Amino acid sequence: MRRVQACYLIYKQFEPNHPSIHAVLLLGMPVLLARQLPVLQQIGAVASHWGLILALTALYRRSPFHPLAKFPGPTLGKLSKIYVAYLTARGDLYRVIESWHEQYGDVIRIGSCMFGWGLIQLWSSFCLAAGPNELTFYYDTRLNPEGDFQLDGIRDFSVHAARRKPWARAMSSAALKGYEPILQMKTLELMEELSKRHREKIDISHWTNLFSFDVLGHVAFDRELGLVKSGEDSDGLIHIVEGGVYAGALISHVLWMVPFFKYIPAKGLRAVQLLAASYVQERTSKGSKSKDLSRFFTEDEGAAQSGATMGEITADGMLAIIAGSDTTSTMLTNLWYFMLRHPEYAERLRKEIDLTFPPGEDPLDFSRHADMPYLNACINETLRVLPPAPGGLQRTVKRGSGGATICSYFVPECTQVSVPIFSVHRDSREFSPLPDDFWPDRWLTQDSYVLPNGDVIGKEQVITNRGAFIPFSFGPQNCAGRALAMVEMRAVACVMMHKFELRKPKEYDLNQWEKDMWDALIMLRGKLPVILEQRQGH
Ligand code: HEM
Repeated sequence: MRRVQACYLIYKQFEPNHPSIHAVLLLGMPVLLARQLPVLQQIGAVASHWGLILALTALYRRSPFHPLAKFPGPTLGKLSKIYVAYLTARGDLYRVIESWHEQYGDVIRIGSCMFGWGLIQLWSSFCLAAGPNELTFYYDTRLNPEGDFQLDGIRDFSVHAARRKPWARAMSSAALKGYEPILQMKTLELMEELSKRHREKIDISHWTNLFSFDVLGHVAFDRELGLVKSGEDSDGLIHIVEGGVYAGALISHVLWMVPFFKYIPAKGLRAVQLLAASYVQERTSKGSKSKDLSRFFTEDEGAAQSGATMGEITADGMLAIIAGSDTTSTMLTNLWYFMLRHPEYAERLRKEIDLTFPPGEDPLDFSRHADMPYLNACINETLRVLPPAPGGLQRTVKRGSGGATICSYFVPECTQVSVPIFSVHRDSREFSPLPDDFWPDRWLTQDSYVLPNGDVIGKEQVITNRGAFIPFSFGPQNCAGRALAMVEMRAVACVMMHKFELRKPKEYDLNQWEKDMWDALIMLRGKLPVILEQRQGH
C-alpha cells in the first residue's frame, strides 16, 4: 500500500509528464516489488497498483480537501477529464459545456480544470497578466520532431512576442494590400468553377474548403495548390490536416498523455509537417514574384529580429495552413448556412451589396468591404453564433506562482483555466435579446431595432458587448491572422452573394448542418448541399 501511496503522491505533487517517469511509477514499481512472483501474479500486482492509484485519485478529487472542492461541476467530469475527452470524441463538447454552465453557473470544475462562462473578464484579466498565466503543456504538441516550436506553442512571453513580430508586419495594412491580387485571382477562380456547376447540387462546404486552402498556399508560400481548379483534395491535404487536428483535440483534455503524442503514429500530422517543410524550402530557394507572407519571415528587414531559425519558420508555415484555412472556410460555410436559414437576411445583404456595387462596378473592390455595415454585421453574427474555434483555449496558473486571484476567484497554481468562446457568445449578459439566435441587427448602430417577430425595441434594450466578442481569442496569444481572415471573408461573401442566389435542395434538412459539426478545438463539419442560381446580369 505504501508504494501505491508514494506513487500517487508523486503524481499529485509533481504532475510528472515524462513517459519514462510514467513507466517507472506505473510499471517499474509494481513489477519490481512482485518480481519473485509468477507472471500471472505480477500482472495482478500491476492491475491492483493501477486500480489503487485510480481509487486514491478519485477519492481525493471528490473530497473536501481538493483545492477546487467549492466549485460545482458534473460528477464524472470532476473525477477525470477522460470523460471530457470522450465528449470530444463524440464531437459536441461545446454544447455539453454550455448545458453544464446553465446547470452549475459561471465557474465550473472539471478534473483539475475550471471553465468560466460569461466571465469574459476572467479570460481577459488572466490572459493579459504575464505573471501567473501560462499555456498548458498541451501546447507541447506544437513541437515538431526536429525540436522547433510553432508560434502558438511558445510559453515564454518575451520569446513569443519576438516571434509574433513578423506576423504583425505580415498583417499590416500595407501587407494586406499585397495579398489582394492573390485573393482576387482565387475568388474569381472559385466563382468560375461554381458558375460551371450552376443549377447543380454541390457541397458548398467542400468548395469553400478547397478555396481557403488554395488561398493559404498562395498567401503563405506563393504556391499553387490547385484544389479549386481540380475540384478535389487530390493529395489528401485537407484530410490529413483535419486528421491531425482531431488527434490533437482528443489529447488536449488528458494532459498526462501529451508526452505520448509524439509516439502516436500520427502519419497525417507528420505528413503535413514534411509538406510544409518542402513548401518553405522551395519558396526560399526560388524566391517569390508575389508579395506573400513568407517574405516577412525570411526576407523582410525585420525578419532577423524575430530570432526565428529556419526550422521555426517552417513550423510557422505549417501553422498558417492549419490555423488559417479550416477556420476561415468554416466561417464562410456557416454564413451560407445562415443565409439559407434566413432568406430575409440574405435579401437585405444582397440589397446592400447591389447598392454598393451597381451594375458595371466590381464587387471585388476591397477598399469598400470594411464600410458595408450589413455585410460586417452578418460576418460578426456568424462568428458569434457559431465560432470556428468554439471551445475553451487552455491556460494554466504557473507552478510556483502561489496561485492567482482572478475576478475574486482564488485559483490555485497549476489549475487549468479555460473560457469557452461558444458559451461566452451565447451569454445573455453580453448579447441580448435573442443570444442563441442569428440576428445581425445587433451589430448595427441605430436608435431602434425591429426584432424578427416584428416587435420594435429601443437601443437601450439591446446589449452587444464587443469586448465579449472573442472568436479570435484574446490577449497576446490571440489570432495572428485575424486581419487577413476578415479581408478574405468579406471579399468572398460579397462576391458570392453578388453573383449567386443559394437554394437548399428539397431533400436536405438544414437542421443537419449544426448536428454534423464536430468540436475538435477548431470546428470540423459535414456537407452543406446547395443549388446555386446565377443572378441575371451578374
Ligand atoms: C475566421 C478565421 C479565424 C479564426 C476564427 C481564428 C481563430 C483563432 C483563435 C481562437 C486563436 C487562438 C488559439 C489559442 O489561443 O490557442 C488563433 C490563433 C492563431 N491564428 Fe487564427 N483564426 C482564423 C484565421 C486565421 C488565419 C487566416 C491565419 C493566418 C494566415 C491565422 C493564424 C493564427 C496564428 C498564427 C495563431 C497563433 C497566434 C499565437 O499563438 O500568437 N488564423 N486563431
